[in-house]
Amino acid sequence: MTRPDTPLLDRVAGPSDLKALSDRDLAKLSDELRAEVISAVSETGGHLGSSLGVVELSVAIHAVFNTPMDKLIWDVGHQCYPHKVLTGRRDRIRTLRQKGGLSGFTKRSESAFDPFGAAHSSTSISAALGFTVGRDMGKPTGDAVAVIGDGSISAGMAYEAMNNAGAEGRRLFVILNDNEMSIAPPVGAMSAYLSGLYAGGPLRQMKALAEGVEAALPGPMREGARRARQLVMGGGQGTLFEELGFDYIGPVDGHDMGQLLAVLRAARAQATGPVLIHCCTVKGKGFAAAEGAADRGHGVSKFDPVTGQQAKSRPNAPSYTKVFGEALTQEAARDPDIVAVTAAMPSGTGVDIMAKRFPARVFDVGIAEQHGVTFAAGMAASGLKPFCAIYSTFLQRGYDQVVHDVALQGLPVRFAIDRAGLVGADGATHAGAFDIGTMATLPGMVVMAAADEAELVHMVATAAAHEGGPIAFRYPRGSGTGVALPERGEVLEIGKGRVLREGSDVALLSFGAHLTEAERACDRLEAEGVSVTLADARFAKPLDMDLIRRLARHHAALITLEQGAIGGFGAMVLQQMAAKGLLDRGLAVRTLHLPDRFIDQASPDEMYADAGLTSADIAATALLALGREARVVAFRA
Ligand SMILES: Cc1ncc(C[n+]2csc(CCOP(=O)(O)OP(=O)(O)O)c2C)c(N)n1
Ligand SMILES: CC(=O)[C@@H](O)[C@H](O)COP(=O)(O)O
Ligand SMILES: [Mg+2]
Repeated sequence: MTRPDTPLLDRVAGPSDLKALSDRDLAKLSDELRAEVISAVSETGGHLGSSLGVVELSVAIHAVFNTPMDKLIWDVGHQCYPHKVLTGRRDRIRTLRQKGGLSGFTKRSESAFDPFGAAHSSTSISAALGFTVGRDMGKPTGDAVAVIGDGSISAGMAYEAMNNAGAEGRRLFVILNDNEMSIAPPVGAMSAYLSGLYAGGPLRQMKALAEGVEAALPGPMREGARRARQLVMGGGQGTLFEELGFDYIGPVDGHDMGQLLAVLRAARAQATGPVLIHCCTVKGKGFAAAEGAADRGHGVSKFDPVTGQQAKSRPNAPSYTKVFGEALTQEAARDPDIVAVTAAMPSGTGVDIMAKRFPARVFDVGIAEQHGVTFAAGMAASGLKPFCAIYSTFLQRGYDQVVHDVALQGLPVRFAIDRAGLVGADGATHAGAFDIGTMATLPGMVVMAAADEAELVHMVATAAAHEGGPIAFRYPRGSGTGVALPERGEVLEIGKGRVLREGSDVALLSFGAHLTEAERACDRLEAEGVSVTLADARFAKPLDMDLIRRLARHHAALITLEQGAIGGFGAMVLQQMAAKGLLDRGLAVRTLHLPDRFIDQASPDEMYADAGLTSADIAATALLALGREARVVAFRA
């Protein structure tokens, strides 16, 4: 038998246990859940602030709806830690974001309570609408509930979904979790509009659902809601959401369990079409260090759960992001036409460094990569020199814009592609795996990758000087190699690589930041008596065919190396070599790249080991290509 003083959280094995708790106990459970999340994230690091903001909401939704039959879809999924604790994953919550542990996002393969995986924003309403159609066409699925943040609802995809959902008119619940924060303070007219609703006081507007919901509210709230509705609806004009065909309920205090339960229960009982419930929450709620931080504890490293003091890593080299931000600012100081675009990631991309000095020339467009790319294209067409700084994984969102609005029109947009390659704890959703292939296949696109942070400075200068069409350069997450940085970036000759070691047996042709690992592989090979040439290609497009021809002629084997997926640099090299007849002469060629599968979260080194891209793997590949199988054993051991 459970003792009455047993923590409520210990009595919750899954959401069905919430149904047995009183409303007062659900509020108490939220306090325990918040403490559990703080304690777990203090050990793992992760997206603390967003998770703390939805503790009451997570409890209330699971208490009112019938998950997993009802489909609860968290937008981005970075706020799902309380949900994971409530849905049978408490025993593994301290493995969050670690190798072999729980993902930091929702993931279909992890639990039936994660009906839709996420990590990129603004997909939840579309997916929820898909589930409602499934339900209405007889599939075994209940209601669909999408929870989307005020930052994520700024993206076009969310509006495409609401436009469609409003017209479909199907019963669907969208909960807007409005904490008036993205990673940075949110930007844009929509954010200002939501703030207006937020400021309007509790339960300001309701339409079709209004009377039913009001009737279900506790007495004092009911009166206030009715008065407010009459006041606001008197003029007949609804919120934007109502214009799109949704019933609007809100704003609701997302930390008041009584309000949340009343509104969700009433909405669940009454809704016949799409409903938007506007909840106001505080990012970082209940943990002073998070609530008081500029980013409200958006992404934290391990920390002291009492003081909130985060563990500091002390890298002995600056991050690529910082080097980019500073190099861009230097170029911007020399050239007033240089402007920068970020899609809601000013500090993540380092353009905040330029914004401090040239605020009028840095544009944060919100979570709107597609718009950001075309906006940059427009600026380029006007004669400006835009740097579009977007993480590799998020640039995927704007790919048609890269193709149609930039490349096809030959516009000189400079793409600064951060977080290229495997990124660690965020896992497969955030891996910058595909940009080499997708960018390099575009006619007229120049594609570079920085082997170290000094190279990055040169590539920023090269991009700034490049007027003839679009140009992209990629660089990884984290700190650089510690090389000395040049005073000023040098403009590189387009399509020319560099040779770092001269040898005669095997040539390693590296593209980008795996060069350090390639150097280690060279040391291993030389220790085995193999003579190695190491070259840094610098460009995937145009390729340095003179260099490749030389490497092909003077070595028995050629190995390409990149931190990217199949169909990238190696494929470009193979195609060009085939076209030039360089593969017809008995040369052994191998391409080393990410394997054709998604790689789960771990440290970047562990992920590259999983991918078969360690120095030992590279050296073994070289030996096998040279036909020296017997020596490989030493590396595999
Ligand atoms: C397409 C895409 N672009 C950028 C991001 C990076 N990102 C993750 S969370 C976030 C802010 C989201 O703000 P909001 O939806 O308000 O959630 P909150 O963190 O405030 O709870 C951003 C920009 C992303 N995940 N996906
Ligand atoms: C959830 C999300 O997409 C971001 O918060 C991301 O985790 C940031 O990654 P970095 O830590 O690499 O900036
Ligand atoms: Mg927010």
